[in-house]
Amino acid sequence: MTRAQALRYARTRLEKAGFPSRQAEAEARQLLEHLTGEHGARFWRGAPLELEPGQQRRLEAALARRTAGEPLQLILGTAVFYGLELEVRPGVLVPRPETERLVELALAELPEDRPARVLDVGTGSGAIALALKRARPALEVYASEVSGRALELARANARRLGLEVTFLHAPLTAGLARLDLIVSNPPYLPEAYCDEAPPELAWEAEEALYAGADGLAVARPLLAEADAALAGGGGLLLELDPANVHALAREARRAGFTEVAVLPDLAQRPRFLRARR
Ligand SMILES: C[S@@+](CC[C@H](N)C(=O)[O-])C[C@H]1O[C@@H](n2cnc3c(N)ncnc32)[C@H](O)[C@@H]1O
Repeated sequence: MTRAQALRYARTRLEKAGFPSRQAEAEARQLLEHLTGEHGARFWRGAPLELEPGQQRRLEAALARRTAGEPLQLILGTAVFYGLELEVRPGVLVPRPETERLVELALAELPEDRPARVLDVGTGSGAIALALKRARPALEVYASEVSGRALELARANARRLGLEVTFLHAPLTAGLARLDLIVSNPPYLPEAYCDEAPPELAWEAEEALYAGADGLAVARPLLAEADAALAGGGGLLLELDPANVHALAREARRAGFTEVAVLPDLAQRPRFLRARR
């Protein structure tokens, strides 16, 4: 099979499995570039132009995984987040594009004229912490996580990218104090969603997604700890579910946080909670 035939074959397999044409074309290309290790124009010039038998077998296996609903990033082993290429592994949340907005909001909160201390709670692959450190090297960045598997991956990503973040195997604020900003994309889905979740979520660890009956079983204790962990005037930024973000905003106001606001995601759904101590 030539590379051109392989591309047509992969695209058709994905289309038949229900992927829209443009997505099928883009993903077929990404899979083939990944298998051959050659990208863009080099893919078409690469010799031999025939796929090797081993590459064809690997293409079949990758297509079987993708048409069964496995996220493309887990098949490729990498995801791009805020311009960083991160390794991803099964059992650790694949960073989502909507969380890039959380990074932008965090950067807008952080002072540029002095070093600041920031904590990413539930760092997963390290996505948010590493994006912040890359964008502002002077930041003192901490990241907490309860999953050993996630922490191992986050540390590997930091090493590969040469970024210095202090990772803590501990829950929530890990006993830190005098923080200028706490940022977090915690597990926030109400448990009832589990039954109607889109198929790609089946590949994610449940403890990275679900948080009790109202989805606030991690965010609520984090709000309580944030009071002691933040410096005066420090900020809290959370990504939440449109179904529970307003409820936590009310709790934040009652707990004495100021400037409490609910901000939309790119699809204009209420998604982020911003508050100040
Ligand atoms: C939705 S994932 C977010 C991962 C990553 N921050 C991202 O945005 O891609 C939530 C993460 O929080 C971790 N987690 C769950 N409960 C936690 C807790 N009490 N303290 C710290 N991390 C927690 C999970 O293991 C998971 O990695």
